[in-house]
Amino acid sequence: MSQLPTDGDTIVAIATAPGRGGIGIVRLSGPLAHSIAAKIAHQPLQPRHAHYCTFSDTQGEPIDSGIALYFPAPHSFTGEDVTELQGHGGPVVLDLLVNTCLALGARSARPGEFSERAYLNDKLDLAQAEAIADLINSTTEHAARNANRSLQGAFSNAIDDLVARVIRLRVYVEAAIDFPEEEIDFIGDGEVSRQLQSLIEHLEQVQAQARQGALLREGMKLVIAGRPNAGKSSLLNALSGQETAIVTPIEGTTRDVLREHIQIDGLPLHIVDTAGLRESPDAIEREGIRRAWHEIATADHVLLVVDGSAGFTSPDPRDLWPEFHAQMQREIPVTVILNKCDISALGPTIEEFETFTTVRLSARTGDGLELLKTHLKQSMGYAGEGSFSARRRHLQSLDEAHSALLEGWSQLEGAGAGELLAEDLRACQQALGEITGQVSSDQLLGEIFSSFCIGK
Ligand SMILES: Nc1nc2c(c(=O)[nH]1)N(C=O)[C@@H](CNc1ccc(C(=O)N[C@@H](CCC(=O)O)C(=O)O)cc1)CN2
Ligand SMILES: Nc1nc2c(ncn2[C@@H]2O[C@H](COP(=O)(O)OP(=O)(O)OP(=O)(O)O)[C@@H](O)[C@H]2O)c(=O)[nH]1
Ligand SMILES: [K+]
Repeated sequence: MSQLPTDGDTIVAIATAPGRGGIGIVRLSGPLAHSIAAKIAHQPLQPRHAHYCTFSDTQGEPIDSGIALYFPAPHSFTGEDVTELQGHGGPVVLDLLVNTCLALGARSARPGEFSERAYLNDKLDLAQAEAIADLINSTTEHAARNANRSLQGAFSNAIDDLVARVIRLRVYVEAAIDFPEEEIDFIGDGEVSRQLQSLIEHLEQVQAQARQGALLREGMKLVIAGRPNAGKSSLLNALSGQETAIVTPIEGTTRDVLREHIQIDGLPLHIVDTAGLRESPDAIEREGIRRAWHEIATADHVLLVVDGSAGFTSPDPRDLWPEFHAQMQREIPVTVILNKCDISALGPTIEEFETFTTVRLSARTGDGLELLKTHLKQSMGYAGEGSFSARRRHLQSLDEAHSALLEGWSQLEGAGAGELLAEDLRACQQALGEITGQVSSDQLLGEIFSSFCIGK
């Protein structure tokens, strides 16, 4: 559902990754795509036919030999005339090809402009276009599979289905408002209420799937914090299975922030090891501690590591460090790690409290590490693969749509206010429309497509 026309330019870019490769592809889209490629290839191109030919520059000098392809509009990736020059994948050769295209009337494509055109020409909706970028950028197999499902339309179909249900309900409610003298009391008979309730449930299912998709796409930031020598670096190493961080009995070993990306059964985690929190006379260490607090404040989940062998009694992080709580601007899920259980009398255990969980383990021997991993998967709501990829932007729109329905529900239940419900349903439809781009602004499109790589 595009509202914005493209500018009519013919765009060109290298479609393959920068650097050297076996094959490199230069792609053109727009009205001159065929004539430019035909000049370079010295022959008119048959639709969807692989022509093996010599590519030459504007002087007729050979540049490369390769395959030329022509996808006439509208049956192409962008919906416009598209041609491809598939040559040898050297950066110099590909630049020569691009420069020849520019000399023949094309202009350089902006990042994401091919996908943007595909969207503007109704080849893809916005969520599908975003899924292309997510597919290219995915770092785990699960994330890639989810992105592909979104590209195939799984997420968009779920949204379109919700929109269709909202529209049906709107029609019903608005008819009831416009024809109050009708025999049947549409709103009073409970039908609207039933439909609204089922719509809310349906939306909540899509929300749960989308959250899962966003989690797999972005991963969670897990910050390891605690007093010096509690075993934070040892825990990072145990979780990552690598000797990333330096472990010594000397307090204040870790002075800077260390980062590691790991997966727990496909759940991507960005783990951050921080300097031990204490008063320090050392300026470098103090700076490390300042950075540690910054990391903690921006975490999705904090592992608060304490030396569980040292006669530790109260597991409440607020008793441990009033400053920990004082620094928190918002509620962040905290797991207290009672480390060094190998030298305490107690074996690995997990205990749930109202506001946090404790896991007793040994970072040194790895005992209890599985308990922690299972707990992290659970508390992050990770249920395996999921059904499609989603972004924070989509979650926000789904939240808005959800709030609008809840608002409408209370209007209906409270005052039987059909007019206000109708207004909330309209807001819900608007929020859902932003996901697939049925409703979109230039600014939103700019933000989305400019983050793509060039040539996509
Ligand atoms: N060489 C090459 N490989 C590529 C792409 C490309 O542009 N070029 N792609 C670029 O992202 C991806 C494939 N995506 C594509 C999506 C649609 C069409 C296309 O021609 N669609 C027409 C015809 C469909 C059909 O024949 O069934 C259409 O939608 O009308 C081509 C590629 C990955 N591989
Ligand atoms: N017995 C035992 N010792 C451990 C365990 N985990 C860490 N240690 C020891 O505790 C000491 C401190 O470990 P680190 O991992 O460097 O602790 P840290 O919290 O990162 O320390 P700082 O960098 O100083 O903040 C080292 O001597 C480790 O070998 C454990 O599970 N069991
Ligand atoms: K240490």
